[in-house]
Order: sequence, then C-alpha cells, then structure tokens
Amino acid sequence: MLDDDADELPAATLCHLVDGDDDDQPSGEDGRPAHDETLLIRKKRGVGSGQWVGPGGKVEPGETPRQCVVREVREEVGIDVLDPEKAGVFVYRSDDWDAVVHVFRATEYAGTPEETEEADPAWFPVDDLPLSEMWQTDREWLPVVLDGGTFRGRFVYSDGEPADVDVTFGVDVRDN
Ligand SMILES: Nc1ncnc2c1[nH]c(=O)n2[C@H]1C[C@H](O)[C@@H](COP(=O)(O)OP(=O)(O)OP(=O)(O)O)O1
Repeated sequence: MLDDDADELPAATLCHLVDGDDDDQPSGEDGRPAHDETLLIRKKRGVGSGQWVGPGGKVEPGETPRQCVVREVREEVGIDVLDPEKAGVFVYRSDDWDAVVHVFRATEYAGTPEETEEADPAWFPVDDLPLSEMWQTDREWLPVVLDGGTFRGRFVYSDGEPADVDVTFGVDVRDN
C-alpha cells in the first residue's frame, strides 16, 4: 500500500461495469449497449456529488468490500453485478474525508440501470469518457481498469484539486 496509515482509514468502493453487445441480437435491441461502454452515475449526494463516477459507496460494519460494491450498485442504480473483480485500490486524502477505496471491474449484471434518489445512470463509450466532469485522478487509472488492468494509488486532494498523485500499474490487488 502507498500509505502507512491505510489500514486505519474507512473503506469505500467503486464499481466499473463494462458491457458490450456480444450476442446474436442486432446492436442495442436487447437494451444492452452496442459497443464497449461503461456505466457511470451522475451522483446526486455524498462525496463527489454532481460528478460522473462509478457507482459505489462506504463499506458498512461487518461488510467486505465485495459485498459493499454489490449492495451499493443495487441501491444506486437497481441492478445486480454478478462478477465483481478487484481491479485496484487507492488511498484518498482530502480536506474533509480520507478513505481507502477498493475498485472493482465487472462485466456481468442482471437488470436495467434506473435512476434513483442517489444517482442518475448513463452508459459511456470506454474511449469517450466525460473526464472533465469526473474526479481529475480518474483519468490516471480508469482507462487502465476498463482495459482489464490493475493499479494501486495514493491521491491527495487540497481545495478540490489533486496535490499529490502516485500510481503503480500491473500490481496484485486481490487481497488489499
Ligand atoms: N478520488 C476519488 N476518485 C474517485 N472516487 C472517489 C474518490 N474519493 C472517493 O471517496 N471516491 C468515491 C468512493 C466512494 O464510492 C464514494 C464515497 O462514498 P459515498 O458515495 O459518499 O458513500 P455512500 O455510502 O454511498 O453515501 P452516504 O453514506 O454519504 O449516504 O466516493
């Protein structure tokens, strides 16, 4: 881990779901995106509200990060992710909240994303993400995660801007 105190921090999760139409139906006719797209939410409240982010949230007592990410995706957009795979982990430090954030990638899900009180979901092509309306540090690692890679990072924000950014790719993130 890139931060000595990471074990002391509250935990949170993010899910980056990648979908593409790989069956026999004409593009888009089964309600699934025609090409590789990823599900983002316009977050209505909480940390990062107003931005496009992956669905996710804070890990509750007694919950594992994997259990959390399944619950949060269900609560925020009403679908069940079936195969969340750990793809990264980063320490986030800011003026008002610090956390260790576990990042999952998924390709299988049940249901159709819908708007909730917490989030407004939309699919974006993986090569055309709304980066100017996302966390600035997402551009460091999100394309790698969407492409099947792994990373570990430490992102320090001050006054809403990245002040210290450290990322390593191609690491084993299964147990941390
Ligand atoms: N730097 C950065 N980039 C991308 N995403 C994040 C960060 N820092 C973060 O904290 N996050 C993400 C990690 C989590 O998904 C959320 C924070 O949790 P939040 O959505 O506020 O928690 P919930 O449990 O859903 O909501 P409330 O408890 O606030 O109702 O931000």
